[in-house]
Amino acid sequence: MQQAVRFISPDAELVEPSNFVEQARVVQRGSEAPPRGLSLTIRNLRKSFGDNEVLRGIDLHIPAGQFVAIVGRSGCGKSTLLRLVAGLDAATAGTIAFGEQARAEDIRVMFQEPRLLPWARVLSNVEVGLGRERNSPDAQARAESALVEVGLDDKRAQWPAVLSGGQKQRVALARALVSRPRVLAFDEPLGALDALTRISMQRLLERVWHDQGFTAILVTHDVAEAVALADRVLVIEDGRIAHDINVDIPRPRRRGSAELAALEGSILKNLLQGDDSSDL
Ligand SMILES: Nc1ncnc2c1ncn2[C@@H]1O[C@H](COP(=O)(O)OP(=O)(O)OP(=O)(O)O)[C@@H](O)[C@H]1O
Repeated sequence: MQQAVRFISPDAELVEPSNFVEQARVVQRGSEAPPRGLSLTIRNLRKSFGDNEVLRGIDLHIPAGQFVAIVGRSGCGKSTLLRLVAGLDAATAGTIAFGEQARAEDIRVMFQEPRLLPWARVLSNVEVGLGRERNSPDAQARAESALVEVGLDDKRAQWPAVLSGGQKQRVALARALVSRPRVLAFDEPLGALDALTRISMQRLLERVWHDQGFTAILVTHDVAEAVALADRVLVIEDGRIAHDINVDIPRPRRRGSAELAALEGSILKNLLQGDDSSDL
């Protein structure tokens, strides 16, 4: 298994910690059309809560459009890392830089709870994701098209309360997609779904990522999910990236295949080393 590699971006300037999303600087690329996803470079990122040093120096480069999964024991700092990347929290030290200027709408997060507004119909809930562009003339058309993308166009006039858990998460996904983000961070988005709905949502995530080309960062407890979806799996241990694993298995990937199972098994073995519990 490949050990963590320290990546230093060749194409990004770094910014001081605080509000990374706003402060990311423009970096000129070549003359070719840039990919839709944003690349991301993290250097020596640290985060403490009081005496609790959760992240102890994360170094990472994510190329534009890559699908990265982050796994690790419960409490190892996966969500903390995601929140820092999304600009929802400030680092104690270190830097995060996007490869190009990032607007607030370019970075979106989808959480385990759909967080829908109960008093707004499905279409209005999706429009919320447009942020500052919510009042633009094409807002409704964009929200409708995001609902088509997640297969829920027939629910546009429904209230959230009448939707199933899986349907609510589809609305949350449409809300995240409607601004055409360039980085989409998923914090255990399928954790509360039953097994079958989870698999169909995994396929949906993979399809929209493939179609739209955003950079995807998925925090998950489910190693099978990580290897099924990601180009690369990062294992966090003791506040650092302990393993950086390339998932070199062609897509579409067959759930339950021997290759996926073997990779899953080796990551799980690593995670459980020296511990009988399975509180991943
Ligand atoms: N706002 C906060 N204030 C204080 N401590 C926090 C805060 N957020 C996270 N922590 C602590 O940071 C550590 C990492 O939490 P985090 O939620 O990032 O872990 P995680 O790997 O995502 O866990 P899980 O897999 O259980 O969701 C934990 O010890 C947690 O208690």
